[in-house]
Amino acid sequence: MKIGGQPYRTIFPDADGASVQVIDQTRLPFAFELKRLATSAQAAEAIRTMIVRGAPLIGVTGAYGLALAMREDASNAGIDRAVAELGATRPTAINLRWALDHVAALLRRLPEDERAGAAFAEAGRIADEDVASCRAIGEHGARILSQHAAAKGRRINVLTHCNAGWLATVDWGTALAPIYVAHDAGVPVHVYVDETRPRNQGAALTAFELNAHGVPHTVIADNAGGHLMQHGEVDICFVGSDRTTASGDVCNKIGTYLKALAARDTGVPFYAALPFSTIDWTLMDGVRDIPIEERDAREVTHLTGRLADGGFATVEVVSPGSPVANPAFDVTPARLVTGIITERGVARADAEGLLGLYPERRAAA
Ligand SMILES: CSC[C@@H](O)[C@@H](O)C(=O)COP(=O)(O)O
Repeated sequence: MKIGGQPYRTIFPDADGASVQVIDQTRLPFAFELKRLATSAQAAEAIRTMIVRGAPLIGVTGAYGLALAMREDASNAGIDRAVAELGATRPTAINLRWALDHVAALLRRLPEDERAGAAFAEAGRIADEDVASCRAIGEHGARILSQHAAAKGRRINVLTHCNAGWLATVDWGTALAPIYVAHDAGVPVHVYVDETRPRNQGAALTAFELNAHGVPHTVIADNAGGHLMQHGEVDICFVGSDRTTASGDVCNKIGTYLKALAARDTGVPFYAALPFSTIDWTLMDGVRDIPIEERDAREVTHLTGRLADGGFATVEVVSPGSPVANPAFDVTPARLVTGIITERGVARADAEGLLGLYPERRAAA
């Protein structure tokens, strides 16, 4: 997508051929800065500290991290060490595990002196594939939006949670890709953006993206969605996912489940948009089996923002001494999901629906 008229991807190889550049998402929305990652330890740190975040982008960064590791130590022990270090950064998004396993399996079949080059090439291929998948998700999801807009004969209001836009992927995004495609095609779309406490990915990142692309939107406090749905202000919900089970349970940013409950109660369709690399075919019960990342209490107790003089400040907002919990994701059971939009089309949120889109998985199932 374009920033200041210039097209960017969230991650791309540096001109030196030995490192990668990423957009530093901890600096958004107030500063747009690139950061160079030259070692696998730096890639792991970028994922852990959320300089890069969003399930598909974490996966691609992991793949490049493994490529960087091959420049340091291309032995089998080097592969194992890098996979362990990168894989330990964030536990919920399956895309990271998928990308690391995929690249590591390819590397183990090659002589050591070919591994670094092959890993860089494969990370680049995965990045290109992610762009193509997200663009296809955009086309499939935009058809749903234009049908709703045509049926209503007016602007359509979409509610989204967290950031599942191009910043969470390599380009286009998942839940936001249909919005970009529909907006560019002239479908009148307006987006309600959940602020997404505690890290405010909605207020900071989704709003930044929609602003940059000129998509009409309104940022709302996380607790406002149910009220807006009750009053007919939301026509449809689109969210992304960090891991979706083979049975269609959708794990996404904390708070997604509450939006799905409100959507079901008010008859608002609720869609999850995700590429194939987000599906965990080994799991059938997301509530029981998906590991939920527990993050630092400081994300809840403190807020950082820009001051009137342009400086930045971090302030405490919780009564000192109160215990704090910070689960980063929740699981929306498949029964609350109207449909799952992938690069192959729109599936019912159940095992048969997903297998219909991915028939090659039937044998394993
Ligand atoms: C296309 S991204 C889907 C999800 O990764 C997104 O909705 C999300 O929950 C991101 O969480 P984050 O903790 O910011 O990495």
